[in-house]
Formats: sequence, C-alpha cells, structure tokens
Amino acid sequence: MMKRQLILEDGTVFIGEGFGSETEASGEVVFNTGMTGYQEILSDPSYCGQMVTLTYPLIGNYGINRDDFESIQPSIKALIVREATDLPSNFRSELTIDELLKQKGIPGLAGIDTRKLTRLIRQYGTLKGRLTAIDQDVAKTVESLKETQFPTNQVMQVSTPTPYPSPGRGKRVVLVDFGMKHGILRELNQRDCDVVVVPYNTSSKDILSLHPDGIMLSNGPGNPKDVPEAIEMIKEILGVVPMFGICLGHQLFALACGGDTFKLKFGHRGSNHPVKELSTGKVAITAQNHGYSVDPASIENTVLEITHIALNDGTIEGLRHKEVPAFTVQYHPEASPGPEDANDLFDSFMTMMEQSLKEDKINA
Ligand SMILES: NC(=O)CC[C@H](N)C(=O)O
Repeated sequence: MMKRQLILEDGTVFIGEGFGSETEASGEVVFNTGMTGYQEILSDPSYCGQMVTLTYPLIGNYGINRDDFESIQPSIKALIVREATDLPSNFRSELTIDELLKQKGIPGLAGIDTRKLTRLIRQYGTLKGRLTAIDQDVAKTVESLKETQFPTNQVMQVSTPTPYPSPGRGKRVVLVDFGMKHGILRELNQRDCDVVVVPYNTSSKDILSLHPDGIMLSNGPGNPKDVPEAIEMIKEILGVVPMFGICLGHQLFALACGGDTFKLKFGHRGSNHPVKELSTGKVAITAQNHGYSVDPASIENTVLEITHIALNDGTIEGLRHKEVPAFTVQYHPEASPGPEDANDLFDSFMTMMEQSLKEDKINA
C-alpha cells in the first residue's frame, strides 16, 4: 500500500496508507459515529463534497453488497478509516471496500488515528482538508486550503437532471430530489405510492401539473440557502398539497416559512441520535447526517411549531405547520443506515394525504 497524507487547514497532518483510488481529493472533513452502515454512508448524496471519517475502527468487515447502496454513484470526496479490511465475511458480500472505492474513483486513507481526527473536528469545528501524495508540500497545501472556497452547487451535482416515474397504484407523490437517498423512494414504494421523482429546480406549476396527492422534499447536500428556487417552490405549494420533508427538505421548509438556518459546529452524523417528540415525550433513536440546523429564535413569530428536539444538544429536529398539512424532520425516518424507530412518519404522511383528499371531497 502507498503512503498518503491528509492535510488539514489548521496545519495538522495525518500520514496513513492509501486505498481505493489514488486521486487527490479536497473537501470538508466530517465524522460519522455509526458502528455499521459504511456502504450506505459512503453512497448517501448528502455527503457530496465531504471527506468522511468513521469513528468505528474496523471498516469493511461485511464487505459491499448489491442491495445497500443509497445512490448509484457515491459522491463523497474521500473515506478515512482506522483499518479497512481486505477479508470481508458475509453471505451478501461481493466486493471489498478497497475494490468499490477503486471502481468509483474515490480515494481512501487508512491507518490513521481517527479518534484524534474526530476530537480535533469536535474542538475546532468542521475543517477543510486535502488527501494527497506524501511528497506534497504541507505549508503550501495549508495556504491553498485556507483560500479554497468549495462549490455551492452540490444539490445540482446530485439531483436527477430529468423527471422519472417510480410507479405504484396508490397515492401520487411528487418527490423533489435534492440528492435523495434511495431509502426514501423505497419507503414510498412500499406504501404503493405512485411516485414521480423531479429535479431540485422544478417549478411549483410543473409539480402541480402532475396532480400530486402529496409532495415529499428529500435530503440533500450543502447549505439550504444555496437552493433559493426550491424555497420559492415550497412557498407556492404550501397549503395546496400536503407536504413532508426530510433533512435538507426540512431546512428548506423552515426557510420557506420565514425561519432561518445556521451551520452547526461539527454537525450530527451517526446512527444513534436520540430525538424527543414534544407532544408525547416519546424518544426515538434516529439516523442523522446534517451540518446545518434551524434556528429556534427565528421561528418564534412564524406559523411553525417545534415538534421534535435532539436530546444531545437541544437543537430542532422536527417542525409542523400550524395551519396547513405539512411537517418535516431533520433526522432520517428512512434510516439506511440506522434504526427504524421513526419509520412511522411515512405512515403519518399517508394519513395526512388521505385526510386531505377526504376534505377536498367534502368541500367539492
Ligand atoms: N442529510 C441532509 O439532507 C443534510 C442537509 C444539509 N446538507 C446539512 O448538512 O445540514
């Protein structure tokens, strides 16, 4: 294996062994604390532009299989691990993690102290980094990293360029793809929804011309403020058709309703984040992956109500519109990877569509 280095903008250098592709990569370095689920994590489009380090020390144990991808083309910039195994053991395994990353052109770094890296990110906040050859000059790289402005068009990079159907016989749902995890589509299809997946910048007029029973706003990468066209679309659709949003979809919904978002110091990324539902006091263990959050002060004078909070840091995890059928969550009810405690939110969305159809009939 070839020695490679991870250089951070604060000048810290981690030297380890390269695996996967030998390309150079720069991005925001973030950590995920899940003990399993590396295949879903590396293929979650919300990580577009980011270099992900996993705190669980042994990665690749159960290999890579056909079924657990959350997108066709993974968009993480790099994967940073303590140890990447060459000897996976699982009946579903088809590839090693090294083979997958080589196939997809994604570089990996193994053999570094991922605990030290994670503690650094927790202390300083998310850092810019570059994974590069061992002979690259550190001082020059740090200087260039400090000046680097990463692109702000991640959603455009991962959203579908054209609409496509995922047919069913039930409710018609327009799923706006900001970098959708396959898990969301899987949940809707399981409920027999007749789904049309549309690009992130589809207008409200084009969405409504599909005669949807409900609109689903997907997860996605980057800052929600980088997608102003979606915020406008949401404003125009609110109250016309029931709406359910996840993660980036939740943040865009908050912005459309007059709220504000801010960047968290190091984000929430893992598979065991406790979330409390305020109306019942019930706690769900949830999968999370986000770097931004909705500012509680900003929603005080809006039509929104906080429905869920994170028990680790008290940040907002769920919102509901007080006047029209629309609710959103910051976490991932589709799991993939992680617990399915919050899976029933998809059933709540189904019920909301059902009720709205009944009311339409009564008012007709
Ligand atoms: N998973 C997501 O949709 C993430 C939303 C947003 N990109 C964030 O980091 O907060």
